[in-house]
Order: sequence, then structure tokens, then C-alpha cells
Amino acid sequence: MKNPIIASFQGGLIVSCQALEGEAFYGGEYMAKFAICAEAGDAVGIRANTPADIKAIKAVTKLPLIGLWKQDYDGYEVYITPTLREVEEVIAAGADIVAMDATLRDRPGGVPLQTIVRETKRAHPEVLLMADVSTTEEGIAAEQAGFDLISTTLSGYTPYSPQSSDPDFELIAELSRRVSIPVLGEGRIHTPEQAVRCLREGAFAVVVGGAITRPDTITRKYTEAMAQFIDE
Ligand SMILES: CC(=O)N[C@H](C=O)[C@@H](O)[C@H](O)[C@H](O)COP(=O)(O)O
Repeated sequence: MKNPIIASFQGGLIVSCQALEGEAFYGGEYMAKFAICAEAGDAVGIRANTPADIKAIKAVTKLPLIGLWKQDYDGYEVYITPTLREVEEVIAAGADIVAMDATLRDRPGGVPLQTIVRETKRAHPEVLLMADVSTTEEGIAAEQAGFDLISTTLSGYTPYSPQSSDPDFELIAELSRRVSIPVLGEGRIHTPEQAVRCLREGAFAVVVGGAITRPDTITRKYTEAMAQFIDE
């Protein structure tokens, strides 16, 4: 039988509540408010960055939480939960699922992804692991490595994946055919119609961030469209 958290995601919307340092909404207090709004709007889960935000969100919602910790390491491109240290902190903060970069790129300390997956599963058998990928090959490798879910998070953010301002529907469709674990559509989903298309292409669930939780980006979409009209 499918894990109950995974089963609860089926066909649903997960809202990514993230703001980085320097953004107006930076901080757990604000992210918790976004999570409350997501729950009120019938989202099935939350995705959040940093142990502090994860703790703040867990305090105000019962929704399952996908946690990650973006950390830069000198000389490495991998930044989403790159080492076991971040994995442990994300779990200690209360995440039900840990999302991590599952590309085939080098990781800080030279620790292979398979080792991180194995060690995490050994120490925390109850925690689910989500593979953030940018290509079909990475998704297939992630399933073999023992991940529970795959998300298309990193398509457009690795130099070798398609660079587009829209969701990678092709990747969603291809991965859904090629792996047997759930595939989530994530990344640059701007509209409800695009979220529905992700499901049509085979996505098990959909993760939306900026289009819901980044008011500056949303504002810019309006101002740019209007400025274009004025210029015409
Ligand atoms: C590439 C990367 O670092 N993505 C991050 C992953 O956690 C977040 O910054 C995104 O907001 C999230 O993936 C949702 O995507 P969008 O905000 O486009 O709906």
C-alpha cells in the first residue's frame, strides 16, 4: 500500500512557501502565514526552505511538509539540501519529506547521492525523500537510488536542461512513463491551467511557488504586460 502522505498528495496542489534573505517576506513568521492561506485554499502540502521556516510552518498547519535547505558550497553547483548535514537539520525541524538535488553533479565532500539516500533511510526510515531533477536520466537514477518521489524542480536550472519560461511538460510526461514512483510537476507553473496540464501529462501532484507566494513577481507580470500595451 502507498504511504499515506504520498496517497494524500494525489491530484493535489502543494504550495512552495519560500522567500530568501533580502526579500520582504523573508522569515518564518511570513512563511507560516502563507502556509495558513495554502491550507485554507485546500492545498494538500507545503514545500519550505530552511529549518527555521519549516519549524514555523509546522507550528501552524497539519499539512505534510516537504523540507529543504538551500546552501551554497564554494565550487559546487548543487544547492538544494546538498549534504547529510542539511538533511539532518531539515528532519530535525520536522519535515515529513526531504527534498534534495538529485542531479548527477558532484556534491560537496564528494559524498555520492546514493550514500546520502542510504544513510538517511537507515537513520530515519519514516522520512520520505523527494528527488529534485532536471532530466529524465536523473529521474530514472533517482528511482534506482531509492527516492520515494520525483519532482521536475530543476528543469531550466541546470545548463543542460531546456531553458524555458514555462513548465517542462515534456519532462513530466516522459518521467511519468519511465518511472514507477510518483512524479510531481514543479517549476514555473504560472496558472491554474498549466497546473491542470501537468496532471494531464501524468503528474501525480503539482508544486507551485512564485505564482502564489511571491507578490513582487506577480506584480511585475501585471506591470510588464501593461507597459507593453502602453508602448504599442
Ligand atoms: C530552482 C529552485 O531553486 N527551485 C526552488 C526549489 O525549492 C524554489 O525556489 C521554487 O520556488 C520552487 O521550485 C517552485 O517553483 P516556482 O516558484 O517556479 O513555482
